[in-house]
Amino acid sequence: MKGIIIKSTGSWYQVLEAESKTIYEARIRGKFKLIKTRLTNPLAVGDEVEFSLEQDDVAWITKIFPRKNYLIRKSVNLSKEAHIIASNVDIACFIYTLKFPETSLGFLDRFLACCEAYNIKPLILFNKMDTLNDEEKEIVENIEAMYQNIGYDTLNISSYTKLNLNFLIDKIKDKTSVFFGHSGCGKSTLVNAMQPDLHIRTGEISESQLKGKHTTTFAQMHFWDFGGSVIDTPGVREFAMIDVQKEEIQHYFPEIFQAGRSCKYHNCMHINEPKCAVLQGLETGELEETRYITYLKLMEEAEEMNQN
Ligand SMILES: Nc1nc2c(ncn2[C@@H]2O[C@H](COP(=O)(O)OP(=O)(O)OP(=O)(O)O)[C@@H](O)[C@H]2O)c(=O)[nH]1
Ligand SMILES: [Zn+2]
Repeated sequence: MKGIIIKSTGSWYQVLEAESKTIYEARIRGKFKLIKTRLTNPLAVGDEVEFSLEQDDVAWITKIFPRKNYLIRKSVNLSKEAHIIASNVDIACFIYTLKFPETSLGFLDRFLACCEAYNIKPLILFNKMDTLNDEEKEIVENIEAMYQNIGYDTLNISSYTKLNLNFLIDKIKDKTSVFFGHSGCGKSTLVNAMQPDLHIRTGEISESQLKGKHTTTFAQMHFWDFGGSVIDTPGVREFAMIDVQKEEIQHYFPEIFQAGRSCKYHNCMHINEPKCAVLQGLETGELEETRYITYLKLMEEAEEMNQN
C-alpha cells in the first residue's frame, strides 16, 4: 500500500493511506538512505512511502519514494548530522515581523537560500501589520520591495485584522505548506485565524512533549477545510544545506548570481577578486549587504562540511 507520513515522533510514524484516507500507526523496516549525509531522522513528514499491514493493524514501512524536495535543519546536538524538517512541500511560508519579535534578515535569507537549493517555492509574509505606525510601515514596505525585486512572492498580513488572509488562503489552498519564523512571530495565531479548529501544536503540548524522549523530532501534517495541508514543525532556529559545494552557493542568491555574470573572472566567488561586479554592486547599494553576509556564511559552512 502507498501512503504519506503525516506524523513523526522519531520511532513511530503515522501514515495516511492514499485511497481510503485511513491513518495507520507505522514503524520502519529496513534502512532508508536517499542522501549521503547522515540524518537524525530517516523519514520525515511529507514522505511518500510503501507499507504493509500486519497484526494489530500496525503498518510496516518498507520503502520510501524519491523526495520532490525537503528542508533541512542542523541537528541540535551533533553538527555532522542533519535533520529533515519536512519533505514534498509545495510552498514554504516565512513569517517576518519588524518587532515583537524583531526578525533577523539573516534568518530569512538563509531560509530563502535553502528553498532555492532544495527547489521549494517560498512565500514571505510580513505579519502583525496592525501594530505598525506609518514610519514602521514604510520600513516594512522597503524590505518587501527589496525581496520583490529579487523575485520573491510576498504578502502583508495581520491575523488580528485578517488583512489579506483571503489572498494567503488562495496561495496555499490545495497545496502542502509549511510555516516558519522566530518564536512569537504569530505562527499559531495565523493558523487559527485561517481555521480555528485545526488543532495545531500549542505551548501546552510542547511542554508535555518535553517529558517524552523524542522531543526534537515531533512534526505533524494537518489538513485545511479549504483544501491542502500544513506541516507543523518544532521551532527551527537554523536552516542548513548539506552535500553542497562552496561554488554552488551563489546559485541560491538569485540577484548575486545575476550580478556575478558581469564579473571579470567567470569563476569569481565575489570575495576579493578584482573587477568583481558583486562587490561593485554592494558598493553602489544595488545589492543588499545583509544578503551578501549570509552568502559568505553559507560558503564558509559548505567548506567546513566538506573538510569534515
Ligand atoms: N498585534 C498582533 N499580534 C499578533 C498577531 N499575530 C499574533 N500576535 C500575537 O503575538 C504573540 C505570539 O503569537 P503566537 O501565535 O503564539 O506565535 P508563534 O509564532 O506561534 O510562537 P511560538 O509558539 O513560540 O512559535 C501572541 O501574543 C499573539 O496574540 C497579529 O497579527 N497582530
Ligand atoms: Zn565576482
